[in-house]
Parts: sequence; C-alpha cells; structure tokens
Amino acid sequence: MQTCRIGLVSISDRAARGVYVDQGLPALEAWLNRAVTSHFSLETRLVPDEQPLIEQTLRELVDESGCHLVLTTGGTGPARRDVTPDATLAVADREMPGFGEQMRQISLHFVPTAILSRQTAVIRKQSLVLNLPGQPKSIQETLEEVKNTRGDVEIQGIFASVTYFIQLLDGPYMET
Ligand SMILES: Nc1ncnc2c1ncn2[C@@H]1O[C@H](COP(=O)(O)OP(=O)(O)OP(=O)(O)O)[C@@H](O)[C@H]1O
Ligand SMILES: Nc1nc2c(c(=O)[nH]1)N[C@H]1C(S)=C(S)[C@@H](COP(=O)(O)O)O[C@H]1N2
Repeated sequence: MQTCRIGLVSISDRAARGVYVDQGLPALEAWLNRAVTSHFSLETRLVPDEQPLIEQTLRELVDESGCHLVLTTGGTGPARRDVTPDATLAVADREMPGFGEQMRQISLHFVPTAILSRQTAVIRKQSLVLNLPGQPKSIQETLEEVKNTRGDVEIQGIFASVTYFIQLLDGPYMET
C-alpha cells in the first residue's frame, strides 16, 4: 500500500533564529500521531517569515519529496512579515477556500481574534497545502471538531475532508 507523505513547515522568525525553541513542528507531529492510525512519513522544515523561502520550501516538498499533504504553521496574520498565505497562493494550481473558512469558524470558539488569520488551502499538483495559525495550541484547535458541553459535535473538524481530498487526487488511503 502507498504511504502517505506529509510535509510539515513551521514558519517563525524567532524559532528559525533560535530565540525560542520551535513548538510548531512537535505540535503538528504530536497531533498527527494521535489522529492518524495508518502509516505515514514526515518531512519537516523550519523557515523564517520570508516569502521566497516559504515558496521554495512548499515547491520542494510537493514537487521533489512528493508530499500528498503539507501543513504549515505560522505567519497567517495581518502583520507586515506574515506572508504564509501569500506564499501558499503563489505556488497554487487552485485555491480551496472552504478550509480557511471552516477553521476560522472553529477558531472563534477559542479566540475572538480568529478572523485575523488569513489561513487558506490550495492544490499544488497531487498535494493539499494547508495553513494553520502560529500559536502552537491553535494546531489542535483548528484541526479538531468543536463539541458542546454535552460532548456532541457542534462544528465538524476539517480532517475528514483532508483525507477525502487526498483520495480524490488519487493519493493513498489515510485512516483516522
Ligand atoms: N514555531 C513556534 N514555536 C513556538 N512558539 C511560537 C511559534 N510560532 C509562533 N509562536 C508563538 O505564537 C505567537 C504568534 O505567532 P506568530 O506566527 O504571529 O509569530 P510572530 O509574532 O510573527 O513571531 P515569530 O515569527 O518570530 O514566531 C508568537 O508570538 C509566539 O509566542
Ligand atoms: N485556533 C486559533 N486560531 C487563531 C489563534 C489562536 O490562538 N487559536 N490566534 C489568532 C490570532 S491572534 C492571529 S493574529 C491569527 C494569525 O496568527 P499567526 O500569524 O500566528 O498565523 O490567527 C488567529 N487564529
């Protein structure tokens, strides 16, 4: 059976400079290890908020490493150096705006500032490139469903659509 290849990109000026220890890649990896039960392989990158570098990293992960899914964290906000969505759109074949819309709806349950994230998702070749905000805690928040106090699902998470997307693009079956 084909292995799902997943690229993880943490985008942070200060983590890339060593001012603080990167928590983005460990948080992404921990979430995937909890959520995905089928076999997958990971390629990880830590890059500063520089648009050409981010674009180059996304191209490498999709075109050379053959990733079926690339998750980015960080740089989705409105600040001058937040350029991750711009880099993502620059390497896109097609945009998938529903992912960003749904994640902002979910994030509103955690932070009132959710709409400050410009996070989006795009198709490049065989791959889905998906932006997540930079706060390490936002990785779990944006990838999971929202439940009410009784434990019923109030808003569906996006990951079922991610696995279906990969199948629609003739990628491997991913079990969650
Ligand atoms: N990779 C990371 N590792 C640990 N903490 C992070 C990381 N990225 C972001 N954070 C935390 O989340 C906050 C918001 O993330 P954001 O992507 O807006 O970073 P930032 O303020 O632009 O700074 P930087 O790019 O230097 O991380 C940061 O100020 C920092 O406290
Ligand atoms: N789930 C979730 N979404 C979130 C946040 C968060 O902490 N959790 N932070 C918000 C804030 S304050 C900002 S500025 C934007 C952009 O964050 P980024 O620049 O770190 O990507 O994401 C927003 N979305």
